[in-house]
This record gives sequence, C-alpha cells and structure tokens, in this order.
Amino acid sequence: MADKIKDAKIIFVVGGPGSGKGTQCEKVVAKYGYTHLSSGDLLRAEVASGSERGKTLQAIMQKGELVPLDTVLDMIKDAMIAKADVSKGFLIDGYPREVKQGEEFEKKIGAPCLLLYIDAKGETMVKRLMKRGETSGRADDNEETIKKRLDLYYKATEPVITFYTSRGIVRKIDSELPVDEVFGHVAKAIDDLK
Ligand SMILES: Nc1ncnc2c1ncn2[C@H]1C[C@H](O)[C@@H](COP(=O)(O)OP(=O)(O)OP(=O)(O)O)O1
Ligand SMILES: Nc1ncnc2c1ncn2[C@H]1C[C@H](O)[C@@H](COP(=O)(O)O)O1
Ligand SMILES: [Mg+2]
Repeated sequence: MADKIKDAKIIFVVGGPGSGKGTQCEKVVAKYGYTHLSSGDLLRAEVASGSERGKTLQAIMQKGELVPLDTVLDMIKDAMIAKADVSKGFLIDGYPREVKQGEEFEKKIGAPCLLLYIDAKGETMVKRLMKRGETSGRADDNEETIKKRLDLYYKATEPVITFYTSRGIVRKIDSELPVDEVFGHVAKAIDDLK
C-alpha cells in the first residue's frame, strides 16, 4: 500500500458540517485531477446499498454521531487502493474527525502533506445546511441533527486542527467568502506544495 501511493499527495480536508469541504473538493478535482474521497459519501453509498452494515451506519449518522473508526478507515483505504495506480493526489474529505483517526490513518496508509482547514462561522454552517436540506435528501440535514453534528465538530474535530498545526501542515481557508474566492485560497495552498 505505502509503495503504491508513494508518489501521490495526501491532503486532508477538514472543517465543520456545511463549511464547504465538498464544494471546494469538486473544484480541486476539476483543476488538478486529484481523487476526491469523502468519508461521508462512502458511508452514504453503503447505506444506499441496503446492506445490513448500511442499516447500522444509517442509524448512527441520523443521530449525528461518528461511525466506528475501523469501518470508515477500511472504506477509505479500499477506495485509495482502487485508485492508487492512477491517482496523483488524494483529497480525503471529512477525515480525520478525531485525532485518533489521523493517527490510525498514518499507521495504515501514510502521512498527509497538507491539511486544508475549511473555516466558517457556526451560524453560517447552520444556514447553509438548512438550505441544502431543502434538496439534498440527506437524513442528517435537519435542525436537530445539524446541532449535534456541530457540537461534535467543536468537541472532537477541532483538536485535529491543533494536532496538525504543530506539524506545520495546516492552511486555514476563510470559507465565509464566495465559493470562487475561497477556491483561490485553496488553489494557492495546493500550488505552494510544488
Ligand atoms: N463559500 C460558500 N458560500 C456560499 N455557499 C456555500 C459556500 N461553500 C459551500 N456552500 C454551500 C453549498 C452547499 O449547499 C452548502 C454546504 O456545502 P458543502 O460543500 O456540501 O459542505 P460540506 O461538504 O463541508 O458539508 P458536510 O460536512 O455536511 O458534508 O453550502
Ligand atoms: N471520518 C468519519 N468518522 C466517523 N464518522 C464519519 C466520518 N465521516 C463521516 N462520518 C459520518 C458521521 C457524519 O455525521 C456523517 C456525514 O458525514 P459528512 O462528512 O458530513 O458527509 O457520516
Ligand atoms: Mg460534504
């Protein structure tokens, strides 16, 4: 595994629910051709498959809680292996959600060269998610679950930013700006890697 992805860049994309991670990842894919792997999307695909495991996952996600580390890490690892021969970069969106996830990822897969910290105010994230919920079909885009996801983000995921800041790989991106302006800063952070 380590061998197969040795030339690929690994970028963690971390930020609160609705901060704009997925939106920015799509634009990175369009400009740089990197592989976008969203842990939430992988989990939702498992739910959509109708499997027994998917049913268990859905119950957890509907409550705004985190699914077990091994489940999500195995999914990401399998998806990375599937793309290892062709991918020049991986955007790992929505992972790590807690410091332990980052540590386990590094043990089993490799080290990130950059963490894009997509930062928006709590009230902005709630507004965006409520709006997205009008059309997304996501079971967790409702007022009650959004509050739980936000609380969990501040409690469990913000320490991830502190952890990687000490490593010097965090770029904080102001996601209060219009999408294209946010992307300008994201692109600068990626270009600075070269
Ligand atoms: N800079 C922006 N300005 C205005 N709206 C934005 C901006 N970025 C994203 N949005 C919109 C698009 C979506 O409807 C919504 C949430 O964005 P999205 O990229 O899906 O967030 P996310 O991937 O961080 O959320 P989640 O963690 O729930 O998956 O906000
Ligand atoms: N990295 C993750 N660890 C545990 N649980 C996760 C992870 N990524 C997504 N999930 C679960 C819990 C989240 O509330 C939902 C939706 O994720 P999102 O990144 O908002 O699409 O999935
Ligand atoms: Mg997303």
